[in-house]
Amino acid sequence: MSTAPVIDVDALHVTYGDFHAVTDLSFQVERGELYALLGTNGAGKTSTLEVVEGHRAASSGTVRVFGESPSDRRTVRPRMGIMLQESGFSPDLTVAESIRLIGRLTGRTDTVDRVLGIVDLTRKAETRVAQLSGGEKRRLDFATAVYGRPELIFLDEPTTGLDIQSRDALWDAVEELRADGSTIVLTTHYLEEAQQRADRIGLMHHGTFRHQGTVAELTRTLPAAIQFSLPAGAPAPPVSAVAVPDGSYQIETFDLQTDLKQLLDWAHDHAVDLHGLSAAPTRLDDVFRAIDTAPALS
Ligand SMILES: Nc1ncnc2c1ncn2[C@@H]1O[C@H](COP(=O)(O)OP(=O)(O)OP(=O)(O)O)[C@@H](O)[C@H]1O
Repeated sequence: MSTAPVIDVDALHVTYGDFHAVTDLSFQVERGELYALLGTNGAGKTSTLEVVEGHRAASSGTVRVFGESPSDRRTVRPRMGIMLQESGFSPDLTVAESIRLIGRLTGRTDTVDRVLGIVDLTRKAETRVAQLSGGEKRRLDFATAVYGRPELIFLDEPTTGLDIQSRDALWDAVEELRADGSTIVLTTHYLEEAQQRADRIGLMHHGTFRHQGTVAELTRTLPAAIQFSLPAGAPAPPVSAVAVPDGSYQIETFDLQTDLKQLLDWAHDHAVDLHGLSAAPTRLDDVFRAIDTAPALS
């Protein structure tokens, strides 16, 4: 089996007139990976994905999908499932007709019943798209990613507007596609989903990557936090603790386990009750909030 990356982006630039939306972006997505392309609003994610999906030409740089140019739609398109934010199904078609249409447009084969079952719209098969709820429409959008078990699947904000049951069902279906060997590219503003699901994350800001790697690699760039309050009359806390305006204390640490143990030992030795003690690992949100201070990756 080939070990070539499914997606290979090298020195991609996307410009709109004088405006540089994407600047010298390079990344690869390996077969079977779930890669999350995340970033601030206007970071250039959509512009990047439009090129990778074959909807837009690169201003410069090289993009290969399955080793081919994504503009070679006859070769590449049948192997890709793309769930856009708005699939634009005709409101007059029924759900079953819309799903059949996906087969005709992509050239993949599948059965409408199987896809209806996965997206949980079997009971709505004969309902017109115009009459679907927002969440049901989103599940129909997901059918475009599922139909014919594509090798490469793009999920653009897949769970927006979905209730928790539908979200879980969508992620279960994604896990099944991954078990079949599909490669997934995810964009989302729900960072906890990316944190939970992604093998690797590319974090964009102003057209460049500021971080790329596993969740552990990204969160390792920032300290974790220990917080607690002290009862009146308690001795001064360990030196590394900083008083914050609400009267509690905070310890920022790159070695949570050691510093937490030190704090608990100190509290035990001084017979001090630590009130409201919490120890929070660094989250993707923290990395995001600090994005302005992260230099562009070369
Ligand atoms: N057709 C266009 N003409 C001019 N500027 C554009 C065009 N499309 C996008 N842009 C600009 O390029 C930048 C990147 O946009 P893009 O849609 O790629 O960002 P994004 O990361 O997907 O953002 P969001 O998270 O807000 O959807 C933005 O500043 C946007 O205003």
